Amino acid sequence: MFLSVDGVTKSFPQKGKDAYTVFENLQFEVNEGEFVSILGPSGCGKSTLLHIIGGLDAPTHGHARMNGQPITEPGPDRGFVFQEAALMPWLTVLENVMFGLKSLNKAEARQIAIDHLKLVHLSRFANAYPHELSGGMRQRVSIARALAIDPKVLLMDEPFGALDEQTRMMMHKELQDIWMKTKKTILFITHNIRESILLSDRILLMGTRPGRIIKQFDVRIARPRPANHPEFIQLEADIMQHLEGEITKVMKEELGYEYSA
Ligand SMILES: Nc1ncnc2c1ncn2[C@@H]1O[C@H](COP(=O)(O)OP(=O)(O)OP(=O)(O)O)[C@@H](O)[C@H]1O
Repeated sequence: MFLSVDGVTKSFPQKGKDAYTVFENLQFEVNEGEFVSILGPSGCGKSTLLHIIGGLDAPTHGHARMNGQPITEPGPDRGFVFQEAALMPWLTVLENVMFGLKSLNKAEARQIAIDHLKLVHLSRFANAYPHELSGGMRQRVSIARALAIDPKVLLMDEPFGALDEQTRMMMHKELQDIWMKTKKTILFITHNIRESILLSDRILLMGTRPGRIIKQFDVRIARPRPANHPEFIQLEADIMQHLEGEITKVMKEELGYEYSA
């Protein structure tokens, strides 16, 4: 067992009301080297779950575990990539990647950062500042920064959600190459069905109100995966069918009597 989520429930207290339970009794495992996506409608608790695994938030019940040990705080065994690259604007690209390597001597940290900039094809921009880069390039820097600390697992929270369609497609290819080269375990949050099929070995589909895993899909299509592959199209339709019910539930709750399907 590498990474596991073991009976995890998360509730948030609400003023004057019962606590709001985002998800209940989540149970799943991620194997070493696996690329797993968590796919689900808005508000089902994907980010909250990733924060618990990252040690940024605590579960109400249950535990997330790395190699059997409960996760209680952030640690260098887990690297994060968020939707916004969150680079430090006053540091160069190289300095941003070196930032998490302060425990090493400078020459060593520099070499590791350069190697990771090469991995994301940005070594030419080592001395540039974040504002000189495109959105896709900034996200590549944040992937390099997360990988440079050599985490056991990379936690990615809708990392391409803010990018335009062309850049997003480029990033899919880039991430696939990185995953094949590094064989890192990746847990990837998305609400994009196509993205999850393109990238993952396995997709965990989350439902909502309260959040739970409603189905798992193994993706056995050989990589790189053409979106017009018959199995791809079939899987997309299957996932959509399962997701539709969940989306309807959210719409009914949010729009109330104004909702008509
Ligand atoms: N700190 C908090 N306090 C209270 N409620 C919270 C808190 N954090 C999240 N929530 C609620 O928990 C639910 C799940 O939020 P979360 O951001 O994890 O969902 P998500 O599936 O990642 O959504 P999206 O796809 O829109 O990013 C939401 O209803 C949100 O309002």
